[in-house]
Amino acid sequence: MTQAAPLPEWYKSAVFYELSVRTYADGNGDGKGDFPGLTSKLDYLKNLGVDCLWLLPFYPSPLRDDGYDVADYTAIHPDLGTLDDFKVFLREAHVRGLRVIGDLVMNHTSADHPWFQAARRGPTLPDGSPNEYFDYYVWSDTGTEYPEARIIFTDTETSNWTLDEMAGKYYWHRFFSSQPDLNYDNPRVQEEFLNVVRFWLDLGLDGFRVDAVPYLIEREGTNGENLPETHAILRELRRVVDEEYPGRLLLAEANQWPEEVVEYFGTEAKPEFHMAFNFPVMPRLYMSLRREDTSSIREIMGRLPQIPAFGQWATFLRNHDELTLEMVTDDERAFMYAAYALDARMKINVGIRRRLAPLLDNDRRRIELLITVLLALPGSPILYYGDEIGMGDDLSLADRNGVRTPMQWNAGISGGFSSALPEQCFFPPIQDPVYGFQRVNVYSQELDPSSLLKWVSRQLEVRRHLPAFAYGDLTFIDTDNPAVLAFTRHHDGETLLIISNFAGSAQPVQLDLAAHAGRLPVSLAGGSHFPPIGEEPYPMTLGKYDYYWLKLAGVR
Ligand SMILES: OC[C@H]1O[C@H](O[C@H]2O[C@H](CO)[C@@H](O)[C@H](O)[C@H]2O)[C@H](O)[C@@H](O)[C@@H]1O
Ligand SMILES: [Ca+2]
Repeated sequence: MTQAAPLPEWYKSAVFYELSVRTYADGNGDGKGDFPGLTSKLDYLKNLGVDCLWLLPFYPSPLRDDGYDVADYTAIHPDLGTLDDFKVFLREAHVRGLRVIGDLVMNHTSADHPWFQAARRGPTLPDGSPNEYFDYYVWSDTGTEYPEARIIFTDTETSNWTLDEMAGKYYWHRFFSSQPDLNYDNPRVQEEFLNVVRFWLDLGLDGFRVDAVPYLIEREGTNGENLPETHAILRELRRVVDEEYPGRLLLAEANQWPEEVVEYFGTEAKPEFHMAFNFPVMPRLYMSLRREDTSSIREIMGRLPQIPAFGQWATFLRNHDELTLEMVTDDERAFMYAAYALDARMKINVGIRRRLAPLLDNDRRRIELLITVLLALPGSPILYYGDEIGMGDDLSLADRNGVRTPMQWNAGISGGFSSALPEQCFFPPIQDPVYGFQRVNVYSQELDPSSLLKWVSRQLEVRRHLPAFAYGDLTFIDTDNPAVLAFTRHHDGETLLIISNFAGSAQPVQLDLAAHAGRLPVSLAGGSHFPPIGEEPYPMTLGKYDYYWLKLAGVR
């Protein structure tokens, strides 16, 4: 299988785009997105300016958790096409210079997985021989162990143990009861997963976003998160990938505080993941907007320990889950609910199930502001499909499905997602007067030079040509106005100055730029020159939700 041109640490300068094959584009008109449909949209993605696609789980699954309940790790869900369709898609993506990562769900399987169905027969088979699959899962006679482990899906589950009638024992699950956790104390489980990884990397996949990594191992007296034994298993995964598939990517989904999430990078000597999501900063971007105070962004970024040279953060505004509020204080969570989830249907588990545009009242200025900060903070940005055109959400759909509706391509039937009628689609396309596909779609935004889509594409183009965005050191600039966030990104003699007004009114600000005295700020949008920087505080005025992307040049 063709592999995209090798480039060491390509992920550091990549812009990622997260999508679900099932809801992106339907190639055969059955109302379900598929690989042929996705392949037909690769030119769109290339033109948008992204570099790597992250595909949500595309494996056979009963879909009790939208595919995060995997029933077969080395096949394609029949709704999405065939393995050959996948190979064609991957080849076509690589031909266009796009990389592709999959989603590796290694903490748990679906209860429908043949391993679990075999395990349910109990530790001993009727002929007296040991059941090798029993030890693939975590069992208990009482369901009372590990009481300190929190429940993650608080709206659905009341315990991390569920009684299996056939086995006559309780099995352990950190997520839905339909997702039994694998037993990583069993070396065979680890070996099974290394073979799953080899299967997809042999086909040319460029890596994995690895799901729910903190929970692999459980131990009495702990909360079962981030345990040393879990890290040892993940280091072995990295070792195999580095040795057998150099240049492929492992991205950790560890929804943890800075001090814990940083552990998932490992060290230079004992590397773990190349990338990890910056979960802590995400909710603070939204919080700063409503508080008109950016100090929480500075505070949390300041708490992020140094990462190894090979490492890179993954930054994001939204994804396929709820806007998680696990990494905020109780007061901050209450504030976020009051600010962003007034309708009770918007709350789910410990978070808010809304898309970017509705969260920001469909306010173009606020949407642009957060996207510019996303693109400018250290890390590789991950865009969530549909946010580039300002798609809305559907609160009538259960669970997190409201933010997983079909991509809106045009104003035609089912928004161009499928030739099937809306009611025949996997999830109904959005048709409300504000966010419906008749009003919000790719086709119309491609024709409109001032559309959100065109703006996003231009920002990605600007970013692509300035390596400081990908590799630069971060330094916050002191200001006399907490509503204004200012920082520099410095790399290889190039300094970018990013200034963002998180307030809904014009704001004056004085920036302490003495360290850059003698330099001249030049706008990245249009090249206009700002007054030279001196030793004195540098005064600026920003309109509401305004931002500047500047480059510091020498004085002419
Ligand atoms: O496979 C189970 C789940 O794993 C991921 O979950 C993450 O999302 C949760 C919120 O929905 C979050 O609270 C948790 O910390 C994460 O591990 C995956 O992204 C989910 O879609 C999936 O249900
Ligand atoms: Ca289809």
